[in-house]
Amino acid sequence: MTALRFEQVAGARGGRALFADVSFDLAPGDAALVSGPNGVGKSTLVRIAAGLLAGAAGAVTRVGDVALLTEAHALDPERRLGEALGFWVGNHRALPALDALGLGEMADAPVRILSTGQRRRAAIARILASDASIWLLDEPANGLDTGAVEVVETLIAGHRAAGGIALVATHQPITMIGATSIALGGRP
Ligand SMILES: Nc1ncnc2c1ncn2[C@@H]1O[C@H](COP(=O)(O)OP(=O)(O)OP(=O)(O)O)[C@@H](O)[C@H]1O
Repeated sequence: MTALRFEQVAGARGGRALFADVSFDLAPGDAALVSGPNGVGKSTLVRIAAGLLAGAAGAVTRVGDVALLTEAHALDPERRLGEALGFWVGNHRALPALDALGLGEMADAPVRILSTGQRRRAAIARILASDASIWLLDEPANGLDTGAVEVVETLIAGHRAAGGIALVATHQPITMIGATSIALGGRP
């Protein structure tokens, strides 16, 4: 059983209020889409959901392990991609995940030669290969071509179908059927 719940959560950075009164309740199979203009606090909300930042008010309940996608991919640039991912998730999980993201042929290439989109896909492969039931994805579509965005949409749908939860912050269109909309509109 997994869950992610916000009850009247407020977010602030550097002492400045960004949003307030954000409430949602995600159960197995649920998803939420966090949207809003640059700087409104989408990444802040994701970090609060992950437990990396405290909310300025309200309560966060998290049941289950979290896999967090941020700008940083945390893959050793000098290692081969398959090994770098294997370091985190084990080799037996790394290769199938790379295949799912269309990176199977890059498994022996050093991480440092990957393109922007390939690095993003590798970071998503790490999420996919994790055991975590709660996926927190900050701008997963950044740097991805249309085909790769569709792959990510399919992977999120599969994760939900298997009883997982997905919370996605994005300013790009990404399809998640039946997702709760969390529109951050500006100052509270
Ligand atoms: N460590 C920090 N200290 C102070 N202010 C910060 C810090 N990190 C972010 N901020 C500020 O908090 C605000 C919200 O940032 P956040 O990254 O959550 O926005 P966002 O909605 O994800 O933006 P974007 O769409 O550009 O990614 C911004 O004004 C940002 O400058």
